[in-house]
This record gives sequence, structure tokens and C-alpha cells, in this order.
Amino acid sequence: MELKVCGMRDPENIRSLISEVGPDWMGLIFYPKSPRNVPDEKAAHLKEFPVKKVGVFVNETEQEILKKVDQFGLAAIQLHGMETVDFVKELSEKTDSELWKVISVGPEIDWKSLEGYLPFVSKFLFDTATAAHGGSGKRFDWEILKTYPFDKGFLLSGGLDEECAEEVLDLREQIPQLQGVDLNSKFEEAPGLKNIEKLINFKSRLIHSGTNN
Ligand SMILES: O=C(O)c1ccccc1NCC(=O)[C@H](O)[C@H](O)COP(=O)(O)O
Repeated sequence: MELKVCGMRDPENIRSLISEVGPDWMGLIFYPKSPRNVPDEKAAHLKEFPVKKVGVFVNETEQEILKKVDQFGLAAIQLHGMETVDFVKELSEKTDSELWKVISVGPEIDWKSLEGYLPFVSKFLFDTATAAHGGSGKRFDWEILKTYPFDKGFLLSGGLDEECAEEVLDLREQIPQLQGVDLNSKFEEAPGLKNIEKLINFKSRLIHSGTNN
């Protein structure tokens, strides 16, 4: 099971994350309205950290996304706004980084509306729909994912906390396309500063309740 820890930006906290938790992905948020936004002056410090980085963007221009890909060495681009299939297709022609499309989940999902993204994205990420786009700390009703009709893998996101590791593993038993989890505000001391103990605890619950592969 893949582990993404999102909303990182503090170098000391990142060092601890890498050495003590070892996530598969570290999320850097490039959305000025987010309290976890990575400001430009942090750029020099973050690129060299030995972990795969995913940049989180909300309705950003292609030019700005590609600039950040270079600046931070982003292995993946997480599109967390209203990006259209055409936008994603064009972006896919200009970068080798993985593209992830976020689906903001409300009471229903029109699965057909996701079909156009399939050739261009490496995975979907399902997050709770909110006005702030992400980082809400709120879960959506996971039942809706049991009707997921595609083979493409996805990450589960939105309000995941220390207590839900076993539930996630149960869900994965029923939906093998559930490829990993995205952890954020429920593991924070303050926006952008993660509690490493909580992350270690979550990871060990994932491993000891099942397998983390
Ligand atoms: O975290 C933010 O502040 C944020 C703001 C706007 C767009 C995306 C944002 N976060 C991206 C993520 O991938 C989060 O991990 C995801 O929204 C889940 O957050 P949480 O509900 O706090 O676990």
C-alpha cells in the first residue's frame, strides 16, 4: 500500500519524515490560498530531499506547473482543481512526470465523467469535496468507491487519521484498485508541520494489520 504524506515544507520535519517514516510520496502544495502553501523562498531546500515529490496544484497554468516540476524535481503532478481532460492531455504531452487527477467527492460520482482522463493519468485521488479544495480533515462516504468501475489505481484521501488504518485495509480487500493513502491535516501539529509519531503509528498499524505492499 502506497503512503503519501502531503503538505510538507519544513526542512527539519521533512528530514524526520524521510528517516523515520519513509513515505512513498511527499506532497508539496503550490496553492497560495492553502495554509500549507510552499513559498518560493523554500525552493532551494526542498529539491534535494531523497523522496519522490508530488506537486499539488489547483487550477494552475501549465507554464507555472512545468516551472515547479523543474524547480522542485517533481515526480508527479496532482491536479486538485477543475482541470479538464483537454488540459490534462496537453500537459501529458509536455512532461514525463506522472499526472494524478483529484476527484472531489460529494454525494454522488458520475463515473462516466472520469473516462476521458484514463489515458493520461497514472492514478486518481479521491478527496472530500470542499470549497477550499483540500486539506479539510473531513472524510467522505467510502461506500461510494465500491462502485468504482475502472482498473486504474487510486489513492484514498480526505480526513484520514490514525484510527482508520484497519478500515482502509478492509476497504482494500473489497477494492484492489485502492493503491494507497494520502495523509495530511489529521497528522499535524500546525499547518505544514507533521507529527512524526502519529505517522509512524499509522504506518505500523497498516503493516501489522495486514501488509503495506
Ligand atoms: O492541504 C491543503 O491545504 C490543500 C489545499 C488545497 C488543495 C489541496 C490541498 N491538499 C492536498 C492533499 O492532497 C491533501 O492531502 C488532501 O486534501 C487531504 O487532506 P486532509 O483532509 O487534511 O487529510
